[in-house]
Amino acid sequence: MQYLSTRGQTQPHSFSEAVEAGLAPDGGLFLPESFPDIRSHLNDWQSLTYPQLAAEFFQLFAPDISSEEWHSLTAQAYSKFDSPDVAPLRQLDEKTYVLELFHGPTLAFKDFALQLLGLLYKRLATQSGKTLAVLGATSGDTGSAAIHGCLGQDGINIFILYPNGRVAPLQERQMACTDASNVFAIPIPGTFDDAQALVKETFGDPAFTAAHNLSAVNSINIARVLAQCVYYIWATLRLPENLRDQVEFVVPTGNFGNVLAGFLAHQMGMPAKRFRVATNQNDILHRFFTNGEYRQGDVFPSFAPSMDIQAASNFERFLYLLLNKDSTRVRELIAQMKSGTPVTLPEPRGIFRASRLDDAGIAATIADVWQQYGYIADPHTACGFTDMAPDAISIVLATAHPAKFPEVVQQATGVDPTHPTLEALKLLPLRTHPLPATVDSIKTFIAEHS
Ligand SMILES: N[C@@H](CCOP(=O)(O)O)C(=O)O
Repeated sequence: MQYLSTRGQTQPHSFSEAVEAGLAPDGGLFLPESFPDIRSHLNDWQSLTYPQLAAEFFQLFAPDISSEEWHSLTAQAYSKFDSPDVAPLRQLDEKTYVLELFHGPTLAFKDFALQLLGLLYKRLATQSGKTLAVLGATSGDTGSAAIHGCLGQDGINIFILYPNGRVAPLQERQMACTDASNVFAIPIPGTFDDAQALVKETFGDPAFTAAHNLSAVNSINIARVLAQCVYYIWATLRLPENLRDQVEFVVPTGNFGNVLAGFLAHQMGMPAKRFRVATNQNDILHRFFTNGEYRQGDVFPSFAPSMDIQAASNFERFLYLLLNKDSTRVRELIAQMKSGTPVTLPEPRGIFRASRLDDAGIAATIADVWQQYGYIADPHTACGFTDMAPDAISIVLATAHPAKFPEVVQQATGVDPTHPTLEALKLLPLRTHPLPATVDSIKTFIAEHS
């Protein structure tokens, strides 16, 4: 299995090479050259535990790592989750389910990929004897999950950029209160999109990337997206066979990585009826899947800060597949988007639809879900509980624990959501490394701390 760049100007990479690089040298994103058909595996996979399923799945994509090693990696990666199911599927009523993805160490769905990616980085550092500089941008959840995947690991330094004042206070504490000497939480002025652009620009310097063994930890990294495919398959296998093709997966989305993972699983043969892209008021993806126009605007802070994004990285992978792997056309369209010119595509919808909630809608929906089901949704998950499909079974992905966003949840439900790991954080000192939003200052900082 080889991995190709969406921009078509990078040599094919093996799985381990693609993971190490993160972003392809031509600025594109890696995708497997073809997708395996998983339909013949589904029966056998039904009785597996979550870590076993993840190991079997990854073997299809990374034969350069042995089956035994995959089982050991996934057993370790999911050992810190506080639910025996790892990703419990809860039924709220006849047609509505919640897939809880917040039982990992940082209480967000990002742990599914980043606990595993941290171990893959450790393996890489051990085998190569190199020290890796892991670089990422976050609007809140990726940063803490990435940091907790790499915390205290020899051979890894991790640098996370985030928009100053625009992540939730507890998200910032998760990043900046670890006291680990290999962790650098870096607030910058601007938005998440600015932080993500700085990350990509840093990777644009091949000499620097090579000198510091830089790897991208965002869902730019193909290992992230593949790890997220697994929980869609897991959820599907929890349902009776006759219902599986009736499912609309409802996915709160900012950077398009989560819903893309579901789409890829479907491309591999996982049954599903549809995917709903659930956005907050930063609704570029909602507009795209409604009228076909991809037009970037300003980012406005919302109650769901992890989704405060207007330049969704993984959209490039989707474009590549939508355009039948025409990487020349992908390069043209990405350049057009970067220049601020809107892009219009015919019939983008296919198996997708979209919904949108502004802050008032998020607060009202948290209150409704609480009243209707006695269930507390965090503000990101709440974006999914609108516009429910009359013709489908909905599986809403619960992407974060409500205790990460106590103010809005408390106001909407009257319940103060807490979690012991977050309570402990409130007492610790913050250690951040503020930098100007320039690529030179980021590079200098990495060079000094690698
Ligand atoms: N929502 C994210 C933004 C980065 O997304 P990623 O999946 O590409 O890492 C966050 O919480 O940081």
